[in-house]
Amino acid sequence: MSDVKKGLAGVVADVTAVSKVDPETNTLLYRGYPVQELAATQPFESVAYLLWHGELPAAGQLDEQRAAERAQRALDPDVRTLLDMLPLDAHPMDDVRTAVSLLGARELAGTGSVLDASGSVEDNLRRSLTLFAALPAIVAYGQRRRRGLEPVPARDDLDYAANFLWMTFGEESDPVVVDAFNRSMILYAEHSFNASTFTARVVTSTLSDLYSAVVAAIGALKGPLHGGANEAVMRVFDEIGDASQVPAWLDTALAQKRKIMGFGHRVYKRGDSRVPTMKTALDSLVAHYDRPDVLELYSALESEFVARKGIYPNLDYPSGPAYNLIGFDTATFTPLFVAARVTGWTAHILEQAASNALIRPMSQYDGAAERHVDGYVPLADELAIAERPEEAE
Ligand SMILES: CC(=O)SCCNC(=O)CCNC(=O)[C@H](O)C(C)(C)COP(=O)(O)OP(=O)(O)OC[C@H]1O[C@@H](n2cnc3c(N)ncnc32)[C@H](O)[C@@H]1OP(=O)(O)O
Ligand SMILES: O=C([O-])CC(=O)C(=O)O
Repeated sequence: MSDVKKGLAGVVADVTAVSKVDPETNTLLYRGYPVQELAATQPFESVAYLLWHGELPAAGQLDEQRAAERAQRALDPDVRTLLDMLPLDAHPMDDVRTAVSLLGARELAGTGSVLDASGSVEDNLRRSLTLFAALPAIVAYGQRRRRGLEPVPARDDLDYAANFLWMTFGEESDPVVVDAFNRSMILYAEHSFNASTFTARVVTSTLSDLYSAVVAAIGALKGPLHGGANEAVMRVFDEIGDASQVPAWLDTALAQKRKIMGFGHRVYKRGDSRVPTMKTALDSLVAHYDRPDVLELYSALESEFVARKGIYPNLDYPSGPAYNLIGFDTATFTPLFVAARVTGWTAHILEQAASNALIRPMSQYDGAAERHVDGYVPLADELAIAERPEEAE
């Protein structure tokens, strides 16, 4: 009898104190706090602190972290040079992955042996903050570069979310927009053992370094079954066009056995705990930009798909159109997810390193039965024999 758990579905791989996803009560707690409360009351910086340190920051602690973050916000000139070498039609997730790799190679230069790669808790907290601070400039420049624009210098008088929007658009955003964006960053920050976080933990479990773990996690997040779904949702919206087209579009998509992006979840089967909060943020953006058509399409696809399949939206469903309304290019959506999730990834990297066991599951073999090389003829010889049949006799 096979006890294979395809996709590790239902497997409890370790304990974690970072977050609790409970599909029964439809709740998500970060270090014990409901994510909805955090999204309604906190700047993203405080949530990052909470994820790393286990507690919300006292005033002095937040000031200290803010100062360190603001000091590292500027687009690094080496990173800019590297990004400028990438093709304009490279995917922005590849920009982000490449930039993080450069930051890691530079910071870890001189560590020498692989035995010194993993670093101390202090090293890794410092590296986590560096990535948290550096990513907005990288993501913002990615979008600007593709639009033929110069980078916008960071502002150190703005909170994380407001500065991120400033660096992307070169103008101060309305408080409604900043608030919706801040909420999205908090909702995206952490979600237990999702595929990208687990990837980061696997890399960390080999005693590799934090940057390598984050680069690997970015690769895992890019896929449309995971973080890439926020981009994919927008492409679906563009494909459908408007609410009246939903039934016909869905008929065709389901007949073709397409996965409908932004719906379904490995853990939540009756709806994603984060969707109502992000939907409220989307509603505020729809009102701000006066785009009721977006909501009509959103609601039409949701109600039609839920009625037909009983599969509910996940966080990427409201986030995609929300980022579109704010003005982000569709391919920039998943890099925004990276900027948020780097907090959760690094909290898990710290946790994994503090209580490590090499992650190495078993597999059940179903390949060829044992055989031996004595009858093997290399392909080139086979071709030569086929061309000279008389010699084959
Ligand atoms: C932030 C995040 O990463 S959230 C996830 C973002 N990803 C997406 O939105 C992509 C679309 N969704 C999906 O592909 C899936 O729902 C996943 C990958 C997220 C979860 O998948 P799993 O837990 O492995 O469920 P699984 O794929 O086995 O689905 C169970 C059944 O529902 C169907 N199903 C699940 N999601 C969808 C969907 N979005 N569209 C159509 N059918 C779906 C599957 O085809 C499967 O049907 P079957 O039993 O007839 O084969
Ligand atoms: O938990 C998951 O599998 C995917 C997800 O929603 C996330 O990473 O935010």
